[in-house]
Amino acid sequence: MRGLEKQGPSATAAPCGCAQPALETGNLLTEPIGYLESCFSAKIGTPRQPSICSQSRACLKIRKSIFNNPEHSLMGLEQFSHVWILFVFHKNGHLNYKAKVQPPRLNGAKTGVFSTRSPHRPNAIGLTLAKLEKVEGGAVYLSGIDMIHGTPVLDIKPYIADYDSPQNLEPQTKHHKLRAAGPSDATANSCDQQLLSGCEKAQPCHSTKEKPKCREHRTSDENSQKFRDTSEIQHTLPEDRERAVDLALESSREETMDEPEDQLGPQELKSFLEEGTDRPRKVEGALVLRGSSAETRWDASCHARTADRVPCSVVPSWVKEAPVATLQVRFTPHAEMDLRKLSSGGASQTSFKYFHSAEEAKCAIEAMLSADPRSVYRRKLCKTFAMS
Ligand SMILES: C[S@@+](CC[C@H](N)C(=O)[O-])C[C@H]1O[C@@H](n2cnc3c(N)ncnc32)[C@H](O)[C@@H]1O
Repeated sequence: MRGLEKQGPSATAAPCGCAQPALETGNLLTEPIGYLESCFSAKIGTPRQPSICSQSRACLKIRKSIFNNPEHSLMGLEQFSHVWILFVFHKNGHLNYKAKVQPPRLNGAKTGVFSTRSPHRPNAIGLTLAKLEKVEGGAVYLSGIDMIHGTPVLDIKPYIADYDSPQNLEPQTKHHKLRAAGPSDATANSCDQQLLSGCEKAQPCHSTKEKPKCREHRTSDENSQKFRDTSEIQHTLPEDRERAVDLALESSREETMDEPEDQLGPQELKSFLEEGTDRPRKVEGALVLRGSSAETRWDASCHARTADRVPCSVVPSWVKEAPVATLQVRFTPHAEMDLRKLSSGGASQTSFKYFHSAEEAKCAIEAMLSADPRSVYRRKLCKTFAMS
């Protein structure tokens, strides 16, 4: 966390005067992981966003020049329902961009390029949230895409509503009160449903009170019983008992685990996402798939404002139930004193640049440390750690 940093990174020379390696200066020489085989052959007629046409299909084969065994790189991806695709607008030309653009929806009015999804931008990088139909060997099959045939794809990342949707940032916004100032609730609560293809009719979000009670939206009372169940499970992990951060404030695990309410396999779930069958109406949170050998828990993130609360995206169980304990954070008197000093901000003193107050800094530190930022190596090496 760059709380006190004075300057941004230098874009030119290293301290020794040598030219910095390209990555350090952000000059990335990209190599496409594959070229999209898309149902659209030309820019004209291609949807402007993936949500417009869920039937638009494409296939991406990972190139052998990237990975000898492309299928290895896709291992586990099939457990996600949606993926981000980062790609190059290769049919635009690098120099073809302006600071202000006229997005079709503004009907002729201009706005800054970075406030739009214009394909004409400095680095010609596109970002599409696509539905993952299947993974087969070294290839992924997608639907709900807005890229033309031959589009160079730079990367694939799984869509994880907990990370990728503002509604899911509650542990920080609600409990740690990090957002001292920011956009109004109405803006912050824009429906991520609208981002997702294959989900029907997004409902307007009126207020947080009207949100359906998905796991993230339950009240703390409603969550507490579930939390007790979860924490019991957590405490059976041997490492849990040994972890402590020497910085104060007790932080409890906010995440809860829903009871299984139905049993669906990935394919059933995917077809549900596609077709909206009746069955998953019973499902609001976690779904359990019982395989022949092991049990896999599927979690259906339900952030949609749809009346029947359909789940919109699916992630594997490890995303929400990672076997990593939340740490307790305690601030030592010394750390408290340092925070006070920094917040007093006298002219000669170092003060916060990115935090508004000591309380906010404390919340940020607590949030960051309670999530256990250590590498796996360090976690195993030292069971406890202290910061002052
Ligand atoms: C408005 S952009 C949005 C793309 C992406 N969802 C985003 O937000 O970055 C989508 C349009 O880009 C154009 N397009 C798609 N693939 C392209 C490519 N490889 N090169 C240039 N233009 C492309 C098509 O006209 C399509 O309608």
